[in-house]
This record gives sequence, structure tokens and C-alpha cells, in this order.
Amino acid sequence: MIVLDNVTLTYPGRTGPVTALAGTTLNVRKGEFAAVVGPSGCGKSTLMKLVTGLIRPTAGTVRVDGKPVTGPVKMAGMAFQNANLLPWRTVLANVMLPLEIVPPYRQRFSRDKAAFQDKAMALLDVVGLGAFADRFPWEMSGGMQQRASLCRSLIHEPALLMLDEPFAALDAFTREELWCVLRDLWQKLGFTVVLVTHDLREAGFLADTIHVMSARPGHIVESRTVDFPRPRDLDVCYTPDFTQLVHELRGKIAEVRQAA
Ligand SMILES: Nc1ncnc2c1ncn2[C@@H]1O[C@H](COP(=O)(O)OP(=O)(O)OP(=O)(O)O)[C@@H](O)[C@H]1O
Repeated sequence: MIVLDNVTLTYPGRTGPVTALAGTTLNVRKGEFAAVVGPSGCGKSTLMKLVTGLIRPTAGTVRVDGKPVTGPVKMAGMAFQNANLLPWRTVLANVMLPLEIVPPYRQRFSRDKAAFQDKAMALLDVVGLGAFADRFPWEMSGGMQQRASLCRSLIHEPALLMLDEPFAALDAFTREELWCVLRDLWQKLGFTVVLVTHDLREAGFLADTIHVMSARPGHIVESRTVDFPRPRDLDVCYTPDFTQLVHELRGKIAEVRQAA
């Protein structure tokens, strides 16, 4: 689904060129849940921008679904640390926003509005927000806003979901709740995920594969398969194997930070 081959990305920078990624190679299979972890500033967000076509590589190639990425990738949904819901729209209207913008939904929006509303309500029900569709974002907690943001990123049925630290601003309990929401959505809808996170437990609980990046200029130094059986529940996070995994990932990141 995603193939980065020997990618380098250099930003012009205000005080001179900044090479964010150098020789980055990554493969993510269709339907896979991939996590990307690494030290601060190693180029994780840059990687996301390359895959979604917001920026072009300085060298190397980026392919999504077999095609070279030459502009914004329409098949991708995105969610970020900040839910970024529009404050003047209700939750339902926020979730429906991509259908007003993304073709082919855009052309059918007026005609099929009732069906689209049903679709948005069904998604809100899955994440436990069915009763809050008429609320405004400012009437809801950060966790509820992030649930709505996930629905908005999935309403146009993207084959690929790109998540840049979506739960980083939430408290530990809410974060774990949201892990389960994301797990259930992924299992139900079958999209491919790339999750950038600083939280190694989050990566271990959710991902099939965890890619560890080096310090800047970033590249993938290790790709680990996570083979805890699915469906997983939060109890897996309290097993010795899970602790061992987190410990080893932490050691690897400390090592690449020191090498920088
Ligand atoms: N537009 C830009 N111009 C110049 N340098 C940039 C630009 N965007 C990012 N950088 C630099 O490129 C490097 C990688 O940035 P990026 O945001 O991809 O890292 P990150 O791993 O997502 O960081 P963090 O973990 O702190 O969120 C950083 O050193 C950053 O300062």
C-alpha cells in the first residue's frame, strides 16, 4: 500500500537547508496497522506529509497503492493531535464536512444528504457519540472531540488513515479508551493505518509493525513485528512480553538519540 524507497527530504529552511529524512525506506502492506516511533524531530511528521502528498521528496520515490505520489492523496484520511473541529458546526456537521469537499461525494452531497447523515450517525454510534451529534465541539471533552475527529477522517471511507499523535493531548485513561475505539474501527472497516506516536505502549497495543526512526536526518533503523494475538484487549499491556517489547523499543530510541 505504501512504499518509500530511499527517500531524502531537504527543507530550504530560513537559515539554510535542513535535511529531515535521508535514505528512508518503508513498506506498509494493505490493511496493516503500522506505527512509527522515534526521537523528537526525527522526521515523523515529514514522513506523513510525504505519504499524503503534501510535500514531494528531494530524492527517492513515494508510492501509495502502486502509484507514485505527485499531489495530495485523495484516498487518505488524516487526524492530528489537535482535533481541529470547526466550533460553529455541530458534531454531525463536522463529521460530514469531508463529504462536502471530497469527490465523488461532493457532487452528490445535496441529493444524498439524508443518506450521508445516516452514514455519519452510524459512525458516531460506533465511537459512542450517537447521543452527542447535535452538540458543538466546545460542549464536549477532549476525548469526545478526538472521537469525532476520527469519524470525520473516516467518513469518506479512505483506504488509508494517517494519524499524527492523535491521542497525545489526552489523559491516560481517555487515551486507552481511544486506543480501543481505533482498534474497533480498524477491525470493522479494514483500512491501512500509519500512526505516528511518542507512546510506545500505544504502538505496542495497536500496531502489527512498529518502525523505529533514527535521529535527524531520519530513516527507519528497525521494523518490529508485533505478534500479540488479536483481538487484543488492554490486559495485553500488563503482560511480561509487552513490558519487554516496550523496554526494548525504549532502549533502541535511547541508542539512536545518543548516536545523533
Ligand atoms: N518547513 C520546514 N522548514 C525547515 N525545517 C523544517 C520544516 N519542517 C520541519 N523541519 C525540520 O525537520 C525536522 C523534522 O521535522 P518533523 O516535524 O518531521 O519531526 P517530528 O519527528 O515529527 O518531530 P516531533 O517528534 O517533535 O513532533 C526537524 O528538525 C524540523 O525542525
